[in-house]
Amino acid sequence: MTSLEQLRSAMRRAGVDALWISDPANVRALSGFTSGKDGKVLVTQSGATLYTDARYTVQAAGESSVPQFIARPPDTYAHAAPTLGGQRVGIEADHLTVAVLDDLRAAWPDATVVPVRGLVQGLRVRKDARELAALRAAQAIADAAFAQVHPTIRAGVTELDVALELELAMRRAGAQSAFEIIVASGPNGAKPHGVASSRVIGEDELVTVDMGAQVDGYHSDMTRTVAVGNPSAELRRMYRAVLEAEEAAVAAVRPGVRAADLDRLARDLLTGHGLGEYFAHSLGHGVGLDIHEGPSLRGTSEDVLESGMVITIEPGVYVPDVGGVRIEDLVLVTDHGYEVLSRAEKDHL
Ligand SMILES: CSCC[C@H](N)C(=O)N[C@@H](C)C(=O)N[C@@H](C)C(=O)O
Repeated sequence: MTSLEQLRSAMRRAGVDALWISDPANVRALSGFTSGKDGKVLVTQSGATLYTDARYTVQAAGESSVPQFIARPPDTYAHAAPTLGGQRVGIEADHLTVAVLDDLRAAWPDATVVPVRGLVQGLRVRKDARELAALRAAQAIADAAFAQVHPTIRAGVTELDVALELELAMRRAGAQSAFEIIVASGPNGAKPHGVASSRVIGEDELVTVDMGAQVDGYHSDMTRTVAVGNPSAELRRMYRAVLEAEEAAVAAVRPGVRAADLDRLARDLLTGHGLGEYFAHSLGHGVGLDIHEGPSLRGTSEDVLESGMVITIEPGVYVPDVGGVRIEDLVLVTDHGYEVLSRAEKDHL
């Protein structure tokens, strides 16, 4: 659980006395309440309250590490108002609508409500032992599901067949899918987020499978590109280039490395193979209660890797009308380097 004391220090640095937390993952991180989308947390310098409604009275009492107040807006806001008089109250700019901001300002006329960014997210980037256990468990379930389904990825089955079998295997192992499984075959591989369709996988194609499991709210994330039959020389060349970029970037992971430099390393390698223009996204991202969280491994990122971060390394190339390749590992930044958490085999073309 993210420490309230650490958050209060971050709040003071940001110049706010209180923080109204509406990002579902942050609500969960701070309170332990697993239905974060239907909860809010108010943190002041002396206390914290979980606000949720009567559907969750029993659940919240069982899960929350902070006191609960059961109500819906505007009663929620009215309950908080006396505590907030004369205070600067931060709201999470990335997770609050303009309409709710208006409502809060109207409900708290004696407070100054100011947008802030990333205060709780900043505390979530390094994972503790409990979080790491959940992430490892999620990845192990995804690895096992992939190992089971990999042999069934062949010409004649649909992308949806593959996605369904993967989801079933993860569900049977006690996990939910972390996101809508991506199975992109043949020319569909040119769509980085081509979710599984009714397309029938053909002979001599590449199939990109991007999947993850969710355990105790923590996500895993892994991509493998699978060869069916004997893909063309062009597809093999793309595959080998992406694998080279992926392995080089993973090998460079250690504390102190700038995330932007890792992105550059992978991008330069792909550019050397004439494929840089087809690498259509960032090298990776942090993973935890959100599938995409800090640190960001994009070229413009200011983030620097620290031990305890869990990140993806996932270069890809996407060539319209031809197809695509993405290879993604889930990687823990350790004190002196890295540990690859995703164990599923990679095809060697
Ligand atoms: C719909 S969640 C899919 C997760 C997937 N493994 C993934 O992270 N794909 C990346 C290509 C991605 O979306 N990267 C983001 C961070 C980006 O580059 O903006």
